[in-house]
Amino acid sequence: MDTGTAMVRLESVSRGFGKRDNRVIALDEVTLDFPEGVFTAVMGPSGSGKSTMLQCAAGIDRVDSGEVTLAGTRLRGLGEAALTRLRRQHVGFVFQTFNLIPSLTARQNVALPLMLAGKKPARKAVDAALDRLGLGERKQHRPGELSGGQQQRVALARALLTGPKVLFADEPTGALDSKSSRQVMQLLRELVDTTGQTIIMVTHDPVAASYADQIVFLADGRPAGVLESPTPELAAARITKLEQSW
Ligand SMILES: Nc1ncnc2c1ncn2[C@@H]1O[C@H](COP(=O)(O)OP(=O)(O)OP(=O)(O)O)[C@@H](O)[C@H]1O
Repeated sequence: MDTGTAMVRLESVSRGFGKRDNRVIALDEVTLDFPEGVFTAVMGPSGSGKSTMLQCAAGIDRVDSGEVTLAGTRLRGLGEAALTRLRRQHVGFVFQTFNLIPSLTARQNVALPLMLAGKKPARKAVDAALDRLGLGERKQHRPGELSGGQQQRVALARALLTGPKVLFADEPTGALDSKSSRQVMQLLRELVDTTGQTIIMVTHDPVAASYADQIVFLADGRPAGVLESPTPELAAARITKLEQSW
């Protein structure tokens, strides 16, 4: 994609798990740029290293070798405290499982990460985040009283509260029906179009991936091509081909 700066850069990143005979190389000298203001989907066969790549890029997992640069900061050599600070400042993360606290209201769930960081978020900011995601009427509801799509939108509001430079999403529509999926993807698309949010999203779903500006494919722990301006059909065709050759 022809844009300026990389918001996230992986240079020759390798990450393996297990020892000797059981050793699995999840990422094998991966070099990738994720440009600022661009919505990138990451697709690939099961076990191709997508989640590992996302976690390394977000500074959640450490790499064995190579370099990750996140929002201009090299992660190598940062201690745990500095890494946590960097993540809090610059990274939002949403998962397939919404990871909301069942006993807390939507408002309390959104405010929680900042409270845990020792800050008291302004009620106005929390409400604005929920309003923006169409949850204005649901602020006092607990997760059990919300649909899957609404719960994922609460998780999104929580991830976006601090205005992160990058939003990472690992299968954000994996647990949603197609209508809720579409709503969540439309919200992500709008976020990129209206605020220039950088998004990196792992997905198995060609329809979800088609909301992105580009799809980066992984196979066997290595980059396997990029598809610009994807359609669901083109995405599905590429992934089928990768799965067959894998
Ligand atoms: N914590 C871990 N311990 C051992 N092996 C791991 C660990 N995390 C990942 N792996 C292995 O690394 C490889 C890549 O896993 P990863 O979860 O990144 O793939 P993925 O493309 O996200 O897969 P999926 O689409 O099935 O979620 C797999 O072979 C996996 O079994």
